[in-house]
Amino acid sequence: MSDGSVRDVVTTARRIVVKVGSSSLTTAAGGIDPERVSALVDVLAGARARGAEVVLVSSGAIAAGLAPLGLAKRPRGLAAQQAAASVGQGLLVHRYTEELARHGLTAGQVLLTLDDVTRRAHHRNAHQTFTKLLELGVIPIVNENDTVATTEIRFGDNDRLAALVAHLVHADLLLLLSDVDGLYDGPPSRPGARLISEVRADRDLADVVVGSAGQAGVGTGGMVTKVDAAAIATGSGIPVVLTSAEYAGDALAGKPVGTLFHATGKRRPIRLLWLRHATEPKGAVLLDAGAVRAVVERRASLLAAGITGVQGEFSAGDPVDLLGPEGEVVGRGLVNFDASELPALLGRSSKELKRELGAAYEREVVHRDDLVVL
Ligand SMILES: Nc1ncnc2c1ncn2[C@@H]1O[C@H](COP(=O)(O)OP(=O)(O)O)[C@@H](O)[C@H]1O
Ligand SMILES: N[C@@H](CCC(=O)OP(=O)(O)O)C(=O)O
Repeated sequence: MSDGSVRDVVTTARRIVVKVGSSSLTTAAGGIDPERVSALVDVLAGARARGAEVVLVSSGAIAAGLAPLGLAKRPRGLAAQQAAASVGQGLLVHRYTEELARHGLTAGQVLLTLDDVTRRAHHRNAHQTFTKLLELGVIPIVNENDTVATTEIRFGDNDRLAALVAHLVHADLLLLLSDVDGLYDGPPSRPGARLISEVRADRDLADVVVGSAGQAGVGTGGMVTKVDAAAIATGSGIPVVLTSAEYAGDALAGKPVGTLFHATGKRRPIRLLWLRHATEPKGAVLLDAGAVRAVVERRASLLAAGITGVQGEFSAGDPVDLLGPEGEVVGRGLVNFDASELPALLGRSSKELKRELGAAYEREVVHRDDLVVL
């Protein structure tokens, strides 16, 4: 610890989401390390004893399922990963249940899919579930529902899931625990890599080399998804501490360990957070200068009249990039038409489209509520 100061944003947090990665829960030989789970649970119980509510997002289902299935390492194929998660998730939650019981605490399992946190009706439902669990004094143990998630509807990493859960439960703090004690200015295996203790704005990350997963081979996203998760949470008003599971106790005591990402924005719709930080565009639409002004300055919906071209093979509902006249990305939105429908509509007014093709074609190409300016 460089100084004796305490982080107030941590010590005053009433509701905390903690995310722990597979690499912090497994032994070198593979499988869940009961001692690590036990040590983590002690820290969570300590936070609870101080009056904080805690939600744990825990990875490790796939890692826990490897040994019982006789697998030496994380399988590549989706079906095998789903099978390993199916076997491992029960074992993992069993461990947490036993460990929490030592402290007189109760675990509740919550398995989420992408839709549960990004679609409005599902989102309300998930919010209600968490609220009830916390009211009952339960510690929710969250993971992605790996056994039913397909590549298209998968988060794939629990870092961003944890950020969305933090938003969903209106958390005051997100603690990301990994096998590395914070964000470094480059991969920590690189000689001379330096720990970054605070991140206040994007510019603090300008020179940081953010790499993929570490040595252990069980983690998925590496630092990239952690930095993304921090951006999702902080951009929505939730500060983030990133450190190793070993320092979890110090981190929750407010000691200046790891990296603190300060909150930068205020709460915003979860769908838009997802759109901005976690979608892969399926294509693009090209805007004329007037449409760029309308979308960027007036925050208006994008109409067919201002579109000059279409790229890619997207379907209605997919995320697409909005490109300005020079090909620069000005925004991203959920498109209301298939790529194949659009060419016939381009440059034409909504009135004209309604008259010729019917009322269904009067709709915006991207509605302002489904659009983020980048
Ligand atoms: N700039 C960086 N700072 C810190 N760690 C980094 C950086 N770039 C890459 N990494 C790697 O990211 C790894 C953590 O990611 P991962 O293995 O996915 O963890 P987890 O299982 O906790 O989610 C670290 O072990 C580290 O090797
Ligand atoms: N849902 C998967 C974990 C995915 C994941 O994000 O893993 P990690 O990078 O270790 O946090 C599992 O439980 O195995």
